[in-house]
Amino acid sequence: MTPKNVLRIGTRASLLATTQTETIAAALRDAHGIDVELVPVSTEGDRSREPLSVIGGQGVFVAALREAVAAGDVDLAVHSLKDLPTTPDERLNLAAVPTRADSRDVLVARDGLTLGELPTGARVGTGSARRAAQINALGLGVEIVPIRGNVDTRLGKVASGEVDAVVLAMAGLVRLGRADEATEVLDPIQVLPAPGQGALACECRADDVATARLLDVLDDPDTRAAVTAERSLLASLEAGCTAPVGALAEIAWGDDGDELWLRGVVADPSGSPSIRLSATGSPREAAAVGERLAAEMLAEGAADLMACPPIGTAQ
Ligand SMILES: NCc1[nH]cc(CCC(=O)O)c1CC(=O)O
Repeated sequence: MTPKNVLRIGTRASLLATTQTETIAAALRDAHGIDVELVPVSTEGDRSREPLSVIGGQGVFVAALREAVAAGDVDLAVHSLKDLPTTPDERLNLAAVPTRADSRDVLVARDGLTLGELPTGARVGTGSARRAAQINALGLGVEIVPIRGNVDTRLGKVASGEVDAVVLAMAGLVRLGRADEATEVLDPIQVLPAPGQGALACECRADDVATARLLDVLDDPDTRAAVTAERSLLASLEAGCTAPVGALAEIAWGDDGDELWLRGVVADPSGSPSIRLSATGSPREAAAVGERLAAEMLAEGAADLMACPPIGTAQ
């Protein structure tokens, strides 16, 4: 295959998307001394203000980008990994999963407040059933208010007083240079992030070996193992239950080499106790660890937890 003159990267047009895509573009220029150009692709998720559950769920953010890669309009796309559906797309190759940013959720509240300091009845904005259910499970008496929009819009609702706080991904704030606005980092012991949160995904066409080779230097094996376990847990749970899922895998050094520790939660928006379990295994068998944990969670009753009300399906 002939080397490309200019590598074209498809990106959503939002500030968060272009910022993270520009990071990948810079890394590719540095690593290979090639020209890289960003190509904005508009997605239904960006255009519509409807709840995500109405327009087709979280996948609406990536569908148009994936089509642009498959059609050859761009060479690759950079996605937030947590927005990628678990169903494989045979036309595409997840050629690089770069080193993950902070995977945790954060609270951004008025007056520097933490969750525990919010008064009873405080309005906490989130469009994510996973975040809503886990915060409700803490029994703080706060009111979850469904909101959506990009990070800037959501932060603006705190500044304007429309809500007392919002819950966001730390990684998004870091990428936008606004991490100092977080008033509390939520411990995964209380709020597990979305599977894949904080990680990026670089996808090229399955038959485009040249681009896959360029992307190879960006791949981080520990991040890939972690998100493989989280997404395998999610995929197995999705087959058996409809309640929102949180997951976090971490790689640590154990006595026998490195070990993958996967935590998962299936939260019930209707208020039943959530199911929270963990499993460990080799990072080389990350997918199997996720499948095993899913089977245990389903056996504990995850399948009986209720689907989320139409608050949305944002992760
Ligand atoms: N839900 C939308 C979304 N998709 C990716 C991120 C940024 C964090 C990441 O890359 O995981 C966000 C914002 C958020 O959840 O606050």
